[in-house]
Amino acid sequence: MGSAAAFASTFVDRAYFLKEDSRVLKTPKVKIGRLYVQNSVASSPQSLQFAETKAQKSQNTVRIGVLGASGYTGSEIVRLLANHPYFGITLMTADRKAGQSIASVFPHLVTQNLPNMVAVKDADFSNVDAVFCCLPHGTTQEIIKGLPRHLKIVDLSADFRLRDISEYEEWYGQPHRAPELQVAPLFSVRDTAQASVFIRIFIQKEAVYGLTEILREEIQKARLVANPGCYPTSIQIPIVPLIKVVSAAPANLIKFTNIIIDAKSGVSGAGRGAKEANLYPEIAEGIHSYGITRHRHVPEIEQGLKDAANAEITVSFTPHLMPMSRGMQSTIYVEMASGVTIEDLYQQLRNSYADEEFVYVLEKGIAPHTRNVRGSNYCFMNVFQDRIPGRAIIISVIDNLVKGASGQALQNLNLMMGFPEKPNASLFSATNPVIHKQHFSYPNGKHWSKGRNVLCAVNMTANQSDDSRKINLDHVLDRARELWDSCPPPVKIFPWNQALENFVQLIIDLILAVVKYLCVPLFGVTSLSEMSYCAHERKMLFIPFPFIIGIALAGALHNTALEVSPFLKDVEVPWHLIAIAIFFTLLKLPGPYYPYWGRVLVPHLANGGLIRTLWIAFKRYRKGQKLSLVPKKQSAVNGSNHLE
Ligand SMILES: NC(=O)C1=CN([C@@H]2O[C@H](COP(=O)(O)OP(=O)(O)OC[C@H]3O[C@@H](n4cnc5c(N)ncnc54)[C@H](OP(=O)(O)O)[C@@H]3O)[C@@H](O)[C@H]2O)C=CC1
Ligand SMILES: CC(=O)N[C@@H](CCC(=O)OP(=O)(O)O)C(=O)O
Repeated sequence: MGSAAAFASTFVDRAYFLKEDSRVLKTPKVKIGRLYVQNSVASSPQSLQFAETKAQKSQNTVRIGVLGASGYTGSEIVRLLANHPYFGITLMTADRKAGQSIASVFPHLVTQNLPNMVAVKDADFSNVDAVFCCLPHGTTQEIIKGLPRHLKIVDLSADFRLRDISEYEEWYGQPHRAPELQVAPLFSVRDTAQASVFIRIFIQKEAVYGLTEILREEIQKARLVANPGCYPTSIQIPIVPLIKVVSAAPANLIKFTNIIIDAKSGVSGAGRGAKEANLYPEIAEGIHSYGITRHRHVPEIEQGLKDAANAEITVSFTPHLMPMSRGMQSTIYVEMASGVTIEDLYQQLRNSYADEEFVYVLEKGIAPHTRNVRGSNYCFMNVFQDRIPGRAIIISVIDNLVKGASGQALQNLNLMMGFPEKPNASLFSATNPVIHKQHFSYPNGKHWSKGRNVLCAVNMTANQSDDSRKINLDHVLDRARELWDSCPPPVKIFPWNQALENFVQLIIDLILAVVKYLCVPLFGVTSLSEMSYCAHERKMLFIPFPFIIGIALAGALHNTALEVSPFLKDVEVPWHLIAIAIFFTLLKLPGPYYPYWGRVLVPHLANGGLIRTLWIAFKRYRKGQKLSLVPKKQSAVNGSNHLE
């Protein structure tokens, strides 16, 4: 949600993980197709915080429809768009929830000023430039087929991902009803002089597969983008650079056979619809595999890998359901090509994604955690040497609802509209994920979202390390910034700096008062005790000598200080006197522990010095008082003159 933005990204500006915005902002040429004025006026705390964003929005808004806004991916689109500088939502649809407000389904979105959701059949697309289609597969193809041609579409369902219609029928158990829109074919033409070259030919089939980092150029030109599935995203991003054909030469880093993928997903991957299998007792405190050998993401993954390698690739893929609401990890076991080392794989991944904002290859040896990408659009990955020689283990993590769905969809629509993938720092901040949301209430009954989860949520560990004892200051500061950004406005406008200054002043005044009223009696009592010792030792006559030396020494120190730094005469706090007093006090303190003659002489020398210092201070004080009275008297005189 809005508030997050500053977090993150800034604040989450940030953190160790964010790459520089400049690299992203420069991505494509900026070409604003149509610009419209958005009527809505947000009145939330977030809108105050992001006044600049909203102001920009009101001038340049592209009108967005979110089909299926009442679902998990739809509501994530709504959350992310809260911080978009150029996109404004004009239409939201739902099925069972049609007629309701988004806040009635997702209270964390209450601060967004949005239209109520309507049924798709009642939707008016004349007021829309682009849609995110967040509907179940099967339903989607019919609906997209009927949409006006002027719309740019990013479809989050699986309906337009597979190029081969018969494959769709086989894996999705139903015939495709809009084959004319299916993913455009990719023809491989063998060049006799060089190696293989790909030419993408767009005929009547028009959907473009939306794996942003891999197919950016095609996506920019597309009208309809088939957003990848969450598992295929987390799997293709790490594998493609290791197999892809670049400049007619295959990367050849891993073998195309024997690729084993063990993947795990949070339950939100299954959507918001009520299903018995997803009830809490079925999911909690255990994990289980599903879709073993038959998961419908298999053909999608193999299609993407085949396109990259220009060769058939088959994979063993087993997904698991985890007792967590969001997040996904894919652990991929591969065989390295002959002569290839783990370092080669690591460097290839690093180099391939060096300029990518949303893909991050972690430092060597650091295991990716789903909690560190929670609510964010990041894919974190790393590669490890297996114990078995020649094998490597690749681990990638994403948030299934963001990089695995809505975040990538937003990256794609930005490209399709000619905007940078990340047009401002606050977009894609890991804010306020839909699940586990928290709310604050104002006394007047108004609610507002507590705001964000953290980009690297709960990431108190140093640079992604597993060592929970190490605390990374950057992350602590980020957390503090996020906490501050999520505070309610009354907390923010409170003059904390002034309060702190007043507090410090109070403490100083207190210390001064204690020193002022206690030092003289303390000094008197200790001097008496020192004199009584001398009396007891019958050495009273020795007291004046060290005492007078102390007086002279303090005077000499005072004069020397003034000579060295004449400005000390006029300063408000006489630091040199304080230093001299501290010096004599330290001399006096160990009195009883000095050896015999030291005990007889030193405390009295210190007393002489302290007496002289106090006297100089007193004179300064009196002089200061006199000076401060002069202008008052003068002004009184002037005042009376004036009256006369
Ligand atoms: N969840 C995830 O992690 C991912 C999901 N996807 C894909 O994105 C799409 C949306 O997923 P998700 O948001 O999780 O699903 P949800 O079940 O959470 O939401 C589905 C949405 O579609 C609406 N809807 C359902 N049936 C119809 C219908 N017949 N006509 C019109 N609208 C309908 C629902 O409305 P209402 O609530 O009113 O019934 C709801 O708004 C799916 O195709 C899914 O496979 C892709 C990647 C990841
Ligand atoms: C946990 C869970 O059930 N996950 C879903 C995948 C979500 C997704 O990406 O679905 P689409 O391919 O339809 O877009 C599944 O395994 O079917």
